[in-house]
Amino acid sequence: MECCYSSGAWHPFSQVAHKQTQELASRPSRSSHHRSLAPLGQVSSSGHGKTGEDIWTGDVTMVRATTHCGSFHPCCRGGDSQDSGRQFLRASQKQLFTNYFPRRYSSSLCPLLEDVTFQCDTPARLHLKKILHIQLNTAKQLKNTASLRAVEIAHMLRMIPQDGKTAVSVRNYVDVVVTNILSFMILKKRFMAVGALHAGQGDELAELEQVRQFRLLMEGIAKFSLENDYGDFIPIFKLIDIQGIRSRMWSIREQMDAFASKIVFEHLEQRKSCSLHEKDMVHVLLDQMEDDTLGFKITNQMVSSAVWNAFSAGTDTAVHAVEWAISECMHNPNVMSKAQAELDAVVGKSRRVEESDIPNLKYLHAICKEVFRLHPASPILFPHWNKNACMLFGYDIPAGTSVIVNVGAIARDPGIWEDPLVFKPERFLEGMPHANTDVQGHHFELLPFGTGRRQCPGIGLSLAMVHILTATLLQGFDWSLPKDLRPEDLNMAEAEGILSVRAEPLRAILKPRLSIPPIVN
Ligand code: HEM
Repeated sequence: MECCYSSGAWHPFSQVAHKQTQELASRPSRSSHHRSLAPLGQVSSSGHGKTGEDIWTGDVTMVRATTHCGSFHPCCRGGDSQDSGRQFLRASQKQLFTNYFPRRYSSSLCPLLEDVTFQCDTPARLHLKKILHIQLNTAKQLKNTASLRAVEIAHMLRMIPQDGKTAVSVRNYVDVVVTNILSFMILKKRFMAVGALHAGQGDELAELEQVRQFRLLMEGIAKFSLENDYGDFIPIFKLIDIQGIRSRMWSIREQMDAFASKIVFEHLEQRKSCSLHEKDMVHVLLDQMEDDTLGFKITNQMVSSAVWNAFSAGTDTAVHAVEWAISECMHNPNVMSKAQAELDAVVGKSRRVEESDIPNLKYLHAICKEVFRLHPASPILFPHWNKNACMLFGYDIPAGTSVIVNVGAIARDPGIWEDPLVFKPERFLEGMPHANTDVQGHHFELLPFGTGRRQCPGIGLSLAMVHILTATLLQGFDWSLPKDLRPEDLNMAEAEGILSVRAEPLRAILKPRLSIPPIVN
């Protein structure tokens, strides 16, 4: 698939979405007729997947009945039958979310997700989310863990080849940093050993094995979530599981349970001997299980699911944001030069950038915002359900409707953003129309972390990681492409799937640009 925005594939979609939103807004109220709502048209010109109970505005989709047939159809799976490109990918994601997440993840695959992610309106689950926030996200916690991030980044700088010849897959190195930061905050242990990418020997092996298992599980989930289960549409196939999808689901779920339970078990053992300041997030959660004053019970299963959620939601998202940021800078050399000039002016070349410098790096902030705008980790948010009936654009929305918000479309809406498909960090600088727009959920035109009570609880930690990693990599190295490729030749296409991931991992050649010696030990 071509680059989603340089090819302009997104553009028509965005316009259609905008037009449909306006059309919807201008329609008369049909309060008592929500069951006979005429569909407003699909994003794809094929028209597959329509139901009479859909409202598809491009920005927000509401699905009352999950009876889509479209996900059977290749062109709705991101295929290339008529109009390949972003429209179909997004159409397929819509199908995926409407058909699969509500059914597969919440019912058959994943009580883990059900516990925390999909039913977080019960007091116990809201409490869990609060603990996740307190443990990972508060200003105090972020300050206390700045040195942890600095240590992990130093490990990365020591390991990363910077001989000016070797093509480096940046994603792998950033992955080690992010996974270790998270695992240390959650489990007080580094998940990936130093040298994991090269060595994998001796006592490093056990940790590597655990992380390998985790990756395999994540890959398994991603793969099977794109498959079509005939049983979702033809009841008889639900009984016989002809494709073996459900048996694979159960196997994945057992492995997820085993993965998380092992961690909980290890912590139950350690807890007997660990002091207050040694406690990690799992210890805190286990303590809460014994707290009778909460008014609700936190179960073993909920602790496991909190661990699984934090790992699965927190690792890839931040890694891909950094990879996109570096890729965009390489693709747009003027952005790279401006970012490095700012780093040189604010930090200089005789020391490495630190987290205390980040508030002074306005252009770096603008780059990261622009990355979150053009490449939000999850372009279509997880489905939300409205608890109470409400009215939107004059339509009655019954309680229990799945609401799917397309933050990807909103962030490329030409009615809101000038040149929406162009990577232009300047739009967020002082004096520009979006100077005050942030990514924290206050401005609905830019919602890469969602908003409201379901907003990402890892937002503070993510921003801290993405900012310092991007700044360190831009300040520390001159970047070039292998085989003398020109910046404009860099493939900026996205892979298919529910996350916004580069289709080809970025491979680049790094040459030190600071006047201090590289970290060797
Ligand atoms: C660049 C990094 C990240 C991005 C772009 C991101 C984005 C998101 C988004 C869009 C949602 C869904 C919000 C909604 O449906 O309204 C979400 C949910 C979530 N995120 Fe993140 N996230 C990131 C990193 C993290 C980290 C580091 C953690 C924690 C360790 C985390 C934990 C979670 C959890 C647990 C949820 C589910 C919350 C719920 O259902 O109530 N995320 N994230």
